[in-house]
Amino acid sequence: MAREFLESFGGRVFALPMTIREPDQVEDFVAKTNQEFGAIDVLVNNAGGQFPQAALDFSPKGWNAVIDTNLNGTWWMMQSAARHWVANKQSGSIVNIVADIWRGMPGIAHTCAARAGVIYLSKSVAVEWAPHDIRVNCVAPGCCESNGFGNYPPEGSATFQDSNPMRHAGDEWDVAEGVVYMAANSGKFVTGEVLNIDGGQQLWGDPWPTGRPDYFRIS
Ligand SMILES: CCCCCCCCCCC/C=C/C(=O)SCCNC(=O)CCNC(=O)[C@H](O)C(C)(C)COP(=O)(O)OP(=O)(O)OC[C@H]1O[C@@H](n2cnc3c(N)ncnc32)[C@H](O)[C@@H]1OP(=O)(O)O
Ligand SMILES: NC(=O)C1=CN([C@@H]2O[C@H](COP(=O)(O)OP(=O)(O)OC[C@H]3O[C@@H](n4cnc5c(N)ncnc54)[C@H](OP(=O)(O)O)[C@@H]3O)[C@@H](O)[C@H]2O)C=CC1
Repeated sequence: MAREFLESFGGRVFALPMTIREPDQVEDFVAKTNQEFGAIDVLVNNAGGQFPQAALDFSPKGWNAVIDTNLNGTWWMMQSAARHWVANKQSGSIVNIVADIWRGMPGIAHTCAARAGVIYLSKSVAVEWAPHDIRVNCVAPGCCESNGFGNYPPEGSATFQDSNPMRHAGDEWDVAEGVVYMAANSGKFVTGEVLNIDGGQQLWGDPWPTGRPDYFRIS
C-alpha cells in the first residue's frame, strides 16, 4: 500500500520485508538501499509500537519486546545509516519518531522508557556526528489518529480525544509535515532537537491507553 501510494507520485520505491530488531537485517537493508539509490539522504525511524498494560503486570518477554523494537531497533537503524554516511563521506539527516513522554506515559510505561532513551541517544550523537554533517532530531507525536489506534481497547482509545487542550486527536499529516521540516533544508540549522506535535498534550490532557482507572476519575 505504501509502495503504491508513493509510486503514484512518480517516486522510485525500494521495499524489503525485515525487522529493525535484527542488526544483520538492518545492515542488509541499509546496504541494499544504498546500492539501489547511491546514497540515503534521510532516515526516518517511524517503526515502533507497544501494547497497553499496567506496569506491575509487565512480563520480562513483553518488556524486552517493546524495548527491542523502540530503543534497540531504532539504534541499529541509526548506527547503520551513519556508518554508511561516514564511510562514503556523505552528509545525512535522521528523524526519530518518539512520543510525547514529558508527563510520563501511564499505561505504556515500557515505551515511555524506550522513547526517552531514543531522545537522549539522539541528543548525544547529534553532537558526536556533527563533524560528519549528520543531523539527528526527533518528532514527538501526541495522540494522532492512525491504524495504530486499533491496538488499544475502546475504553483506552476513547480517552485519546481528551489527551490535549484542543480536545481532539491529531492526524498522520500533522506528523508527516513536521518530519519534512526537520529532515529537509528547512531544518538545516536544527540538530539534537525534539519537535512536539501534540496539540499541547505536554501541558494538559488525560489519556489512558488502558482506560482511565477509577482512582483518576474526577466526576
Ligand atoms: C499524561 C500523559 C499520559 C500519556 C499516555 C499517552 C497515551 C498515548 C497513546 C498514543 C496512542 C498511540 C500510540 C502508538 O504508538 S500507535 C502505534 C501502534 N502500533 C503498535 O502499537 C503495534 C503494536 N505491536 C508491536 O509493535 C509488537 O507486537 C510488540 C512490540 C508490542 C510485541 O512484539 P513481538 O512480536 O515480539 O511480541 P509478541 O506479540 O510475541 O509478544 C511478546 C510478549 O509481549 C507481551 N504482549 C504482547 N502483546 C500484549 C498485549 N496486547 N497485552 C499484554 N501483553 C502483551 C506478552 O508478554 C508477549 O509474550 P507471550 O505472548 O508469550 O505472553
Ligand atoms: N499514532 C499515535 O498516536 C502515536 C504514534 N507514535 C509512534 O509513531 C510511529 C508510527 O505509528 P502509527 O502509524 O501510529 O502506527 P502503526 O502501528 O500504523 O505503524 C507502526 C509501523 O511500525 C512497523 N514496525 C513495528 N515493529 C517493527 C519492526 N520490528 N521492524 C520493522 N517495522 C516495524 C509496523 O510494520 P507492520 O505493519 O509490518 O507491523 C508499522 O508499519 C510508531 O513508532 C508509533 O509508536 C508515537 C506517539 C503517538
